[in-house]
Amino acid sequence: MRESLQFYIDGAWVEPAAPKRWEVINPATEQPAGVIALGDQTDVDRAVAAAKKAFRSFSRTSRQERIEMFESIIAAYRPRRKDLAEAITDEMGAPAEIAENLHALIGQIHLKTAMTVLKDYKFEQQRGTTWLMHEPIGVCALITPWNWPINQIAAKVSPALACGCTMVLKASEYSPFSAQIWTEIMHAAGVPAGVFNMVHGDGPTVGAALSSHPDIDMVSFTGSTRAGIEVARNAAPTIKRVHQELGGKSANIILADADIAAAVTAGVKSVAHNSGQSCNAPTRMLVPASKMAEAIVAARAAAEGIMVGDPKAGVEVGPVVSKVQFDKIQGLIEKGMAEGATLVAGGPGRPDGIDKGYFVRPTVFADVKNDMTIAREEIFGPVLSILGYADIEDALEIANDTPYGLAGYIQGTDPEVIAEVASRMRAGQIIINQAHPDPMAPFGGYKQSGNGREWGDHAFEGFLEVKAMLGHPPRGTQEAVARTEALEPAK
Ligand SMILES: NC(=O)c1ccc[n+]([C@@H]2O[C@H](COP(=O)([O-])OP(=O)(O)OC[C@H]3O[C@@H](n4cnc5c(N)ncnc54)[C@H](O)[C@@H]3O)[C@@H](O)[C@H]2O)c1
Repeated sequence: MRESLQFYIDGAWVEPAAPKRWEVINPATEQPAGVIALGDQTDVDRAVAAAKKAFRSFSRTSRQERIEMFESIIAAYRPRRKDLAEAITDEMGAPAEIAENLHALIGQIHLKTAMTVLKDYKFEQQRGTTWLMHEPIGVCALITPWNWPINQIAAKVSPALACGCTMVLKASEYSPFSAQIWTEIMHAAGVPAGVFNMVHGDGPTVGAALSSHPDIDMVSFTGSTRAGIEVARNAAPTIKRVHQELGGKSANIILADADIAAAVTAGVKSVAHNSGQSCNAPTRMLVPASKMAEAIVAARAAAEGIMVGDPKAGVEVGPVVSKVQFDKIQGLIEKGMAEGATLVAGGPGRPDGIDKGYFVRPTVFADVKNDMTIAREEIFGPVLSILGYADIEDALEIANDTPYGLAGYIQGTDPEVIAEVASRMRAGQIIINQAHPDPMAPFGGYKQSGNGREWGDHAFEGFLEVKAMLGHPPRGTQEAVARTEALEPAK
């Protein structure tokens, strides 16, 4: 049994103010994975006070000091990758190999990316007689979900530290053990006391206390649209900056000139990956109506070929995170059948031969209409909807007919057509022909998928305020002016 019964505040592990506990269930076994303490307002006040105090000095550290801090964090992170992976498998069910080589690896990539960006980031800029300074925004609340637990923690903590902010992390109560190890890494790396703090808790208590706290300057939230709205509401009276990474229902347009079977197979696997628990999963596959029959054959073969099972037994897909998610997904699969979509693979219940754990059958529906529930709601399970389109105008109409706008996918061969389609999809990231992830590419949504961007240099913008100084640069900045001008390209 894992235990995480203390919080990390002001550089030390401390007891919670009140004895409140939460049992974390291993979704593959339905048995307890461990127990954590749940915090309350008093714990939040204490953590925020520590972060506020530390901000005074940390916000004034030099670029070089912060680069050295990143070097220490990365050195402390590497030997803990396996521990992180094991915790992630126990708490949210990711297959062991994926937990280590994707989930845990991505954390290291975000750290390295932030350090690389930090080396050359222009925090200061002279424009005419005005001097612009990009300063750390202040004390940040970082609220993260369970689906890519370390990715989301790293994608927030790394740029926040690089920009000179201090912070309080509240990870999901469903994935607290990876957050505990992350915190141990911060401590081992010697991150100064109060700069990084961690309090476990649930959304309505600790999440709400952070979102409404008068001494928090900015909230970076990743999670459901429902909770994202709550966070923004709670933050409004104190005019906090709120950065939201929310849900998605991304379209995957398979153009007529694509290799249909290959594109469909890749699309099915992509939706099932991480048990369908990725906000940017390509869950609405759009195929030319004339190719629907061909797509169905390929999709059925791909879905039925996916190995689902014990995440420690070399499978491709493990369980979904919790009974609540399992039941929600089952309900949506039933709904798809009731609303008249064609069930091509999978369906309700667990995969054959599995009688416990929150395992879902990789499910594909074809002949889906865009007004059906399964095409509109984020299912967050391995469930794909295939929709037919008449022509490219129709495909774009369907793709953009969603309240979300996180990602869009295109498969095809004609670069002109791809460019046209990509420019007309209303989404923050367009992935063409299964391009590899790019840690420098901004990640974030249009419309109800959120605001702001994470990853790479764009992530810094969320953690900075801009100050304009009009007139000659004040004393002490002259050297910085010369340095910045030296970096400008020759005119
Ligand atoms: N756009 C993205 O980058 C992205 C990435 C991953 C997940 N997601 C979304 O996250 C959702 C799944 O994650 P989840 O179920 O953990 O989401 P969730 O919204 O239930 O929880 C996310 C986090 O918010 C906290 N929380 C819940 N209610 C809160 C409240 N009222 N105030 C403050 N905090 C609160 C939770 O404790 C958790 O830490 C999906 O909808 C998915 O699309 C989005």
